[in-house]
Amino acid sequence: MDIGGSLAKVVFFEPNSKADGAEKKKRIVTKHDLTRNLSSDSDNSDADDNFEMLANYVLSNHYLGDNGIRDQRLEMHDQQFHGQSGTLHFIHFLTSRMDECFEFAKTFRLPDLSDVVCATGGGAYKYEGNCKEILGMKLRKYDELECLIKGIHYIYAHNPLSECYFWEGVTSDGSSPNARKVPYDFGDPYPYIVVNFGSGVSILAVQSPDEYYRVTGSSIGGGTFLGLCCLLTGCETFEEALRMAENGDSTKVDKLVRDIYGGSYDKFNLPGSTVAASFGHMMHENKRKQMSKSDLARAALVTITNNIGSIAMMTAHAQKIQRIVFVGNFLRTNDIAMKMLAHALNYWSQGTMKALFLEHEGYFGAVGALLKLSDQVNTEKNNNKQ
Ligand SMILES: Nc1ncnc2c1ncn2[C@@H]1O[C@H](COP(=O)(O)OP(=O)(O)OP(=O)(O)O)[C@@H](O)[C@H]1O
Ligand SMILES: CC(C)(CO)[C@@H](O)C(=O)NCCC(=O)O
Repeated sequence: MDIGGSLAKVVFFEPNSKADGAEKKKRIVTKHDLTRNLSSDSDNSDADDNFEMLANYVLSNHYLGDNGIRDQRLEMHDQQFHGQSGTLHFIHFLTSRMDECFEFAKTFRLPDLSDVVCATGGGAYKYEGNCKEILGMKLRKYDELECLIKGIHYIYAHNPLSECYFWEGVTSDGSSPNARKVPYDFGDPYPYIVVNFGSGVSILAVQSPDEYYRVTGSSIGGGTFLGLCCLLTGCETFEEALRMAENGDSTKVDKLVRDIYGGSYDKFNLPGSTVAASFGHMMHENKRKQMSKSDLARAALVTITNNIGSIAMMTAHAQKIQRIVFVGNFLRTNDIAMKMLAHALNYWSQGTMKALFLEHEGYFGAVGALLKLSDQVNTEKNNNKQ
């Protein structure tokens, strides 16, 4: 697991031996089946049967509970762990619902199957006590940025043809209906900058698989976008905020260079369409009357995306690194932000830089935690042999 400030991500490995068997007698398990089964004989049921039922529930549904999602499109087949071939599954849910997750695990008697849970992210520290108290399980903690880098390298190596991409044909405002995703060969990536666009933002320079450092960060990230949208528009979810932003016009909210110059500021290469002051129009009563909630959501998206794009570029210049990879769930289903980053990097670098993206955008930390666990199990096995 990777328990972040907004979202908890779970990656799990389903061995084929189980998958094949399950295929033959595959049973669709609904939430209703699950609740009924548990309420009938949870105390007497066998822990393995419980787990089987839980696994079938997870694998036969896309939406889990009322806020979990299994990202089926990201599933990776034919992966090898401990001499077994199988499938990697990717799930996320709101961190604010971690308490329900513990209750769920308790109800399903997960502690009967294992006495250790492995986690990364800030929540691995924050929830360590709950894990012990509620489940009686030990929480094994791994560093989030180490897991992030490990996860990126593993996923790229196992999905080299379609993991990494850039956007072609983008325009400055992020609408770009004709833009398309183009695969990028990230096989020889070093050095590169990775921008982890989560609730907050961490920016790392990666020199080799084991050599990386956190150069800087920003508290203005995905959490800021969602927080501001909730305040300004009354929306409740990320999906709602994005939908509003898609229908909004940020130029009703932001003051552009052309609003100040009447055109572009040529001497210093600032086109008229560049934002001069984010939310700058909102100082005027008449402009406040003309804008909508969707315009505010779009302006929040543009402000936060451009700010991180600019910090990422400055970091890349300072580190003398050309490649920048953007990951994190802020980019999830967020084509506008990706296209804006693509345009900004291309424009401000005079075409020398590309914004790169990875398909498994927010799951690398959780993948890294699984790999750390796997390494540890292998080491323990080897030590036992000696
Ligand atoms: N369903 C969702 N609910 C809430 N936020 C979402 C959702 N989908 C995408 N997001 C966006 O993704 C961000 C979280 O990204 P991510 O999961 O990479 O970070 P995190 O691990 O929660 O944060 P941090 O690393 O700072 O602790 C949110 O702040 C929000 O902008
Ligand atoms: C605190 C973390 C590392 C938690 O993932 C992340 O939210 C972050 O990098 N925030 C930005 C902190 C900063 O200002 O550097």
